[in-house]
Amino acid sequence: MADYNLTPLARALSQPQLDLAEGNDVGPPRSIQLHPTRMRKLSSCNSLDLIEPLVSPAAAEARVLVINTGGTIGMTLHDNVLAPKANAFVQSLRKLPIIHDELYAQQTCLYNYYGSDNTLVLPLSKDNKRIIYTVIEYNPLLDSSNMTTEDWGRIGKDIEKNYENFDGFVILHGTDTMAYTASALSFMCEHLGKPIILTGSQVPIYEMRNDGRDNLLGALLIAGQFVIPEVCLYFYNKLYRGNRVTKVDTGSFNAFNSPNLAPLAIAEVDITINWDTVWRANTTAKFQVSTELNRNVGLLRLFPGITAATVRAFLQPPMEGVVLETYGSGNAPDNRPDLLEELKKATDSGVIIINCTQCLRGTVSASYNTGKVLMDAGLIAGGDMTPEAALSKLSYVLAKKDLDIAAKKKMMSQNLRGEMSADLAGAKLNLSDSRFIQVIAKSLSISCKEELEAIRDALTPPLACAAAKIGDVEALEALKEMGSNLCLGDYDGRTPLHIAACEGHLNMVQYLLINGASVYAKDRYGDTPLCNAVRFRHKDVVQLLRKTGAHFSRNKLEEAGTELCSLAASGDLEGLEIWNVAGADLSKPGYDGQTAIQVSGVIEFTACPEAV
Ligand SMILES: NC(=O)C[C@H](N)C(=O)O
Repeated sequence: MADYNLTPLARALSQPQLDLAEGNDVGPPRSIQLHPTRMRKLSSCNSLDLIEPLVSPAAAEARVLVINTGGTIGMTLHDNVLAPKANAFVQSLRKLPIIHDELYAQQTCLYNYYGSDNTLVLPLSKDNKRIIYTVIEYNPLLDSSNMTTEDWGRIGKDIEKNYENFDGFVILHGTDTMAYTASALSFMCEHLGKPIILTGSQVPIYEMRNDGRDNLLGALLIAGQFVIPEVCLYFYNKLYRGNRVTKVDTGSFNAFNSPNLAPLAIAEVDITINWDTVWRANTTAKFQVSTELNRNVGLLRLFPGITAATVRAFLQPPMEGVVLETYGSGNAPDNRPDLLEELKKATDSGVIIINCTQCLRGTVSASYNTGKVLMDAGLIAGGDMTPEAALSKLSYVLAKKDLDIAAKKKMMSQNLRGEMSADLAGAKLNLSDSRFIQVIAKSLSISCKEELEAIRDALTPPLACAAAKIGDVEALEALKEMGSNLCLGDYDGRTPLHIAACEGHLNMVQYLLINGASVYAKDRYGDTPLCNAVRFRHKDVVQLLRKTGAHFSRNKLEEAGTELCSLAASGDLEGLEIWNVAGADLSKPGYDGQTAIQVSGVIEFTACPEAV
């Protein structure tokens, strides 16, 4: 590992600790880097014999917050029925070596450092990552049949509160209404940049044969290792977009299906992310959770012989939004003027009605007269949305107080979070349409689609980084049109956003942020674009990244004290200011307990308002 990434404190600490380790004959590979902050805490751990270096580089640690809301995964049998068991989950995880590495926790004083027994750590992953996860348990734990919109709000708020302290989030949840919660959270979480993964199980984790362990492990590994800016659902080795799933099986471990969208990832021998499908961030706004939901919404399933009185009763005030589950490609009887009149009366009076199909797979279209009559009655086509997604989208959109009814209807017909497929017209260019790829393919005699894609995927990240280096937005635009994913990193995990941040190309940074780049991407040294912009002192870039929600990790913030003291000691006001704008706390003490302000002595420095 190149050591340019080490802070002075880390450098100072690493050598003696390596020696100590060698003396104890548990010598780590020469390339290891100590976790400086944790090492400091070790001295207060009162167990000198436990002081050993962490056998992984600091860059390879990720933190995940697990919110346990209930569900079968943590249930036990009482009187022959399953019900959630409080305060038992973490204890049981601690005894499972595939879920918790107790030795590592002891060696690194994990409980002491995080100040909680609820922080556990996975064994080292195949990619050399340590995923440290903290579990919070709701009281009461719920069977998901008891979930309400208030519970969704609580989950959303807890994520919002903890957003900056974790790289990803796992929500343990019952399977019965998991598709509803996943859909709702996908809309409530605005400008999301980190993974939120719901999972649970069909059999309690306490039983000998269960699916809970694998589901939890898979969800943690993905949440800790990949910047997938989506609310997802992980079950039976597959990661799905949360607003695309539906529960399809009560008795199988393979309980969920995403009928209209391929999985975002598959966990087999390797975890393979389908980056072409993953939602691309398109914003420079900060993450926030909107917990306002309108509960005057409902699902109405058509069936042959349904009476107009039933439909009328269902559409009465206070009903404001309805998902009508229709036949086939969005059809309803066109020989029932009584029914159609009730629907028309409701839409005329401002009820928003979304047309979704009862079929598991496919989309609504106006290809039959029986479908067109619903459009004429004022229904909005729900495309290939699941009823769960359509219902929660309605609930979210109807709660937007600053929008009028026309704007709400427009929003309902738009794709907000990947919940519906875009019109195929205007879809991205085919790979073979790209002149660049054609020339390369020809000279290499390649014609099959898979090979072309492999070439594109190998070549375009470094090309995009090269374009970012020289600020060539047009070149990036051309790469994007070729179907390239601008959030992918090169061989060192450095993304175009890292490079543009180093170079201080503000326009380029702006372009990348609205075209899929993630402010949370880490390169192989653990650096984010924010770290790079700070290092090369591009204040405007730092400000834009901060506005988009970029922040230092907890470790970086802890280490910042020493860096700040050294800037203060050399009277480097510009350096201090950039750290301040980036969110560092100038009153954070360095390794010797002094703060930058104390070190500076004569230097007057007032906290910059942008840093708040
Ligand atoms: N498998 C499960 O989790 C089902 C349970 N009834 C729940 O939804 O909480």
